[in-house]
Amino acid sequence: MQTLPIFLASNSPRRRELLTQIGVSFDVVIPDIDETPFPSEHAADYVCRMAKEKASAAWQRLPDIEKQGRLLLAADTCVVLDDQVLGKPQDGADAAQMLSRYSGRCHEVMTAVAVTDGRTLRVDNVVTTVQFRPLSHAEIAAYVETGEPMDKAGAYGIQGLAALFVTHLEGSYTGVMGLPLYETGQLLSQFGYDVLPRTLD
Ligand SMILES: Cc1cn([C@H]2C[C@H](O)[C@@H](COP(=O)(O)OP(=O)(O)OP(=O)(O)O)O2)c(=O)[nH]c1=O
Repeated sequence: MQTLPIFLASNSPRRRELLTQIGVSFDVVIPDIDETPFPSEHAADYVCRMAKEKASAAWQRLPDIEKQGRLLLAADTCVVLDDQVLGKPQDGADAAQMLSRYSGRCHEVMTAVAVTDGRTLRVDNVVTTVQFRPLSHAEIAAYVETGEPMDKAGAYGIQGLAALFVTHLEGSYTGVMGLPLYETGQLLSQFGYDVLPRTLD
């Protein structure tokens, strides 16, 4: 029996590519939520709340007839540095400022994934530590000039040119890209959606 496509509540091309990588078919539904953090909200609470709100808002937009037997997945990514949440840069200067703060040190990338079937909503937050080598002003300026940082949380793309900056990573590479695939597979499985068939040995 063919499993129905899931709904992906995301505008992110990376999340679409990553879901495609594991062979999960999906229909896109775009949620509209307020992404402002609460005053002094902890980063982990923030990304989990964002993923859950994206999932709930997108689920509410769907007509009842289309929800039958379907799952919906949403995610949210942020960078955490010195207890501060860094989202997408506002402009090139903001991107350069964020990148200069990563130079020669570690930061964390958090991606929360939420899955719902309309009755239950489960969320998993995947935290990855990323070490950058020291970056010169000229390199940062040249990287910002490429435009790569602009639509990405934390102002870089590990799957792009920023691969040249990362000396070490502990956690989930796909989580840094915006959708941790191992944990996504586990969450889907908890709802009875097995990406690969599981038979008893
Ligand atoms: C750190 C990092 C982030 N990113 C991207 C992934 C996400 O698209 C984005 C995180 O921002 P989000 O606000 O989590 O997601 P989004 O606005 O792009 O998409 P949507 O809310 O519709 O799902 O940053 C990378 O592509 N590579 C990286 O190395």
